[in-house]
Amino acid sequence: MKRQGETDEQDPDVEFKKPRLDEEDPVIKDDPDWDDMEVKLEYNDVEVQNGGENEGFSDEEDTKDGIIEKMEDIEASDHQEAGEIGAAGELEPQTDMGLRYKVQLSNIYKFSSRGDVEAFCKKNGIVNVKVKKIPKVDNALLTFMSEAEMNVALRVLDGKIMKGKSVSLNVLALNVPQRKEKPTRNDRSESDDRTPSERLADQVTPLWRKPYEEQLAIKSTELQRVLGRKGLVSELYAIQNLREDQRRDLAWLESGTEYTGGVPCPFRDIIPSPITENYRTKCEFSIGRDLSGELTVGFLLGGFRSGEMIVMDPSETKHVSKPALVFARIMQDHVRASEYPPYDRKLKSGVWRLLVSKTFLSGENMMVVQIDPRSLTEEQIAQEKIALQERFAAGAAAAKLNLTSLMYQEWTGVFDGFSDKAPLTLLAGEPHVHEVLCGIKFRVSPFAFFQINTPATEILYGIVKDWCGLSAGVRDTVVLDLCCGTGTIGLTLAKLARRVIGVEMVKQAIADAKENARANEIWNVDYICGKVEQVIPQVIKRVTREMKVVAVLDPPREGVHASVIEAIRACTELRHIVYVACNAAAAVQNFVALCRPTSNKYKGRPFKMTRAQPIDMFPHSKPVELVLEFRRDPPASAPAVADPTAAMGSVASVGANPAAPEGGSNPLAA
Ligand SMILES: C[S@@+](CC[C@H](N)C(=O)[O-])C[C@H]1O[C@@H](n2cnc3c(N)ncnc32)[C@H](O)[C@@H]1O
Repeated sequence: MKRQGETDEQDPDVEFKKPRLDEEDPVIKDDPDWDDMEVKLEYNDVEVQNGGENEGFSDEEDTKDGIIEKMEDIEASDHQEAGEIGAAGELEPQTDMGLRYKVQLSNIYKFSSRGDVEAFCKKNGIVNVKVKKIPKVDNALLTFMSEAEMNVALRVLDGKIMKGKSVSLNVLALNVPQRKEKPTRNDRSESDDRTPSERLADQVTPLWRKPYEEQLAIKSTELQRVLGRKGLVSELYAIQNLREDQRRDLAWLESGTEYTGGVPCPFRDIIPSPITENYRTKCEFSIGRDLSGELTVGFLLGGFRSGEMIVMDPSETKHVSKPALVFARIMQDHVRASEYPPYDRKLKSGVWRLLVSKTFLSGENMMVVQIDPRSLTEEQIAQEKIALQERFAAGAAAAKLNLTSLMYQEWTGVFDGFSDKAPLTLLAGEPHVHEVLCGIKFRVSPFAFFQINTPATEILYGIVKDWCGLSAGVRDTVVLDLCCGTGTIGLTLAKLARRVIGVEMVKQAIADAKENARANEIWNVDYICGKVEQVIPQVIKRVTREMKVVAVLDPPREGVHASVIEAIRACTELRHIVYVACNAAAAVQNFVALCRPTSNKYKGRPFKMTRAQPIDMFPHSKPVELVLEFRRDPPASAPAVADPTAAMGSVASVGANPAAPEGGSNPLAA
């Protein structure tokens, strides 16, 4: 089934026939259902959702009414990239200096409580929100601390089903000051002597004023806080009513005294990004007017108490790639020459909305122009498409850049970013671009997630490979690439693994992953389109117990839903996880859920965190990638296994072994 906006021409959903299904491979049980798994899982998905528990949303009505989130309804953009520059130029959810953003959530069941609305938001990954709900009315007021958080909610929640009703969102107020008398940092005042470029830089790259070494130290200290005594450790100790044996399961936390910053496992020095300037491979540029009223393609300068919408030239920012700056300028020339106005986010009128750029070190570049077509005739739109083609082709040629793909999107929704809810039309070139990572060429679709700093990603994947315990010539490990996106992590590991099984809920990304496997002639991989929490028990059943299994979990920045961790905990055969977190603070509840003592909800033995490695992917900005390794003992009754890394020895030996070798396949064997 195609998702909205997919046509054969735009995105040929290449059917990947595994050229060599390893029928004799003992890793994967010879199961005729395996090839049909994608189809079966979609069917199962329906069954699970109708009959199963809906964690985080206590009311039973969703399931009674048969409310089903079909796979094709799941937004690609549910996986907001870490540090993504949205249309507003935001880099991460951060409070916008005392400002508030208010949104009305409409068409909800009028007897819903505030708790119901909060649970609905939480279930969809929206946690930093204040909810007001008046009894017996069919709407609620959502207040966000930052525009970035509001934008994510607009994108994720709009049209979702709550208690049998499709909710809608409407922005009520932007930039509302928390206290009227308190001026914001960006208000035009005598006291703010920053240049406009500095204001923008403070917003999109808040660490830019500090030397890079200092930025790294700040990030490292913050991660130690998140994992250490004021974060993960204290959250685990705070769990109430534990039995004596459960308390013993937390004994490894004591080793926090032996490692850096109170982190209860080896915490390595942060690895700097190999490039610190112009590194971003993806940007979303707004279109509007700058402080002098000039039409500009750049980043929205937030934080004006008056609610002004100012778009700033991005050319002095440190992180935007040079090709992206050139293409933004080409778009700006087009808009300045156009007779049509830019889109006004407050009035919700006008034409030019957004330019999305994907610019890769491979030299391939994709541009998506987003417009609001409502004020244009069919004929005017047709003319504009031709004019855009000509403008971009000439501009790219003059700058000696490849314009691999030029796309066009008509969007009338409330969300002021790049939405995958409207189709794309190919104006010129190919429907995909490619990037080379660790020697493998990856196809990237417009909506698919791809890491935004290629050289730093290669370092990250090297760590993941080492920590998975993979080494040349052995090939005894099955890698579960959970939240695999376009398959990048698993495919870079495949030649060292017995088999790679990728799980991802976005269909277009799975199509990319399959095509990436085929194009790179990597055959020991399988891809399953589904939610990890629903797929994982079936996947595990197909992996024989005698083999080593490692799961790489690389979720969106807020981590995975609690049900994913529940499912992982319940799979007793899975005892080794390499978790890639792009926002450890936001994902800390996942770490707590992995490590907390066994409970009715979290079955199976708890994991222990065994090492931590930060890598900077976002110079000048606050996010940082963190690779964490988790391991656990086999269940008491489990038979001996062939996997030497799974035999963890005593609980105490995990945390209490500061001499554990780093980088080897078994840090616990020493
Ligand atoms: C940070 S991206 C990582 C993608 C990939 N590992 C990479 O490095 O390019 C997170 C991915 O998780 C997917 N995702 C989020 N929640 C999921 C779930 N419950 N089940 C399956 N995939 C999920 C998103 O669609 C997204 O592609």
